[in-house]
Amino acid sequence: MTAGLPPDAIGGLHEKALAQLDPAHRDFFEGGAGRETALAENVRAFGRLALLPRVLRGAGPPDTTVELPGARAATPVLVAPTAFHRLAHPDGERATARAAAAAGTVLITAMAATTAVRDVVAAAREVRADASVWFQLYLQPRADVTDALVRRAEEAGCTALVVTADSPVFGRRARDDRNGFHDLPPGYAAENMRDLPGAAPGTTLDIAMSPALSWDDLRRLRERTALPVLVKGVLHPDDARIAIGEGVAGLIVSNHGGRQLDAAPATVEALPRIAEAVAGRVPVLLDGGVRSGADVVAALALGATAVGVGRPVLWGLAAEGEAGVARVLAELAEQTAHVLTLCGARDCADLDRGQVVVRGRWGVADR
Ligand SMILES: Cc1cc2nc3c(=O)[nH]c(=O)nc-3n(C[C@H](O)[C@H](O)[C@H](O)COP(=O)(O)O)c2cc1C
Ligand SMILES: CCCCC(=O)C(=O)O
Repeated sequence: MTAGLPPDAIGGLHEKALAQLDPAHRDFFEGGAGRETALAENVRAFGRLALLPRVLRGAGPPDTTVELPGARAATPVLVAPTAFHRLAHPDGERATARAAAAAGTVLITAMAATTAVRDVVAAAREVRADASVWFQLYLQPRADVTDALVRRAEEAGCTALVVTADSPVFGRRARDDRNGFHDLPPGYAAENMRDLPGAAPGTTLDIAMSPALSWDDLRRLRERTALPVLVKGVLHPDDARIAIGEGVAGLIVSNHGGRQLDAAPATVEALPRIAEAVAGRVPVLLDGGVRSGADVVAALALGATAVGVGRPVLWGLAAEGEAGVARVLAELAEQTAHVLTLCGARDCADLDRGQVVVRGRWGVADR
């Protein structure tokens, strides 16, 4: 069930979450597209990496803060946007927001959240007045719908927008097909989608995905908001270059947790080429398969400024609500600081690509 996970705090919460969740919701949270190859590879690819520590550098305890567009985070571990938190726990996104704020990190709240963005930001700001919440957006084919969503995110106090670009169409997920899980159950709604242009008062619009969207739509968005815009779901270095030309504030290397293109590579394998293409011009973030501090540090060494975690947060939420999310974030933050110390790093940027090696392929044969 939890094969491959060590018996640590996060592993324990995973097990507890699996036991507690309704089976169809568990499959929605856990599952991926197609044969779930990308889903498994995200985790396995980290397992293939080893870290080469530097010694006697007099680094002292590491400073783990990171500067990001519209945010300063106490740890390089952010909460990736995931849909439908109220299916994991009745407190839903409010609980996640409170835990992320308490951890001093960024919550990227999903357009498909079961709590409206203004309530998510308010929950975070109750805990910490300067909490940073970013809004994840699927550009809508109707520009007036996109505009209304952006105004909501701005008015709520979000400090950046994250445009998910890896979903020209919804991924095909066998588990959801088997369970007939294609909609929220009665009593739950994608609250951000309520009362938008084209929807009858009080009703919610479906989130549309469209393969007709292009960089023109992204440019249009940028012209209509002062918020920094990050693009999520970039895997090709040429797209990273285009995105920078379009003035994005950051990139998120992601394969949507293996839920979209199953043939996509593991994100940590895509990262070095993206980092090379970006060459430090904007922050590069990564999500997919991050399960430990060593994974975080490997991603940082390969060029990421920070990482996002999706499923581990949902495990914490499903198992223990706000306290569970707090435990997951604290565990990852502590592990990250510990591994940075063991690697002799002063801070999250004090690492280089040469400190990451591929197990079994490094050593005598390579010298
Ligand atoms: C249940 C679930 C729902 C998700 N919903 C969204 C979403 O609404 N928007 C989005 O951009 N990404 C979504 N993602 C993808 C995550 O943002 C992130 O890319 C992925 O979960 C990272 O991989 P990890 O779960 O291995 O940490 C979702 C992922 C999961 C597992
Ligand atoms: C329209 C809901 C989007 C959820 C999502 O992105 C996912 O399940 O991966």
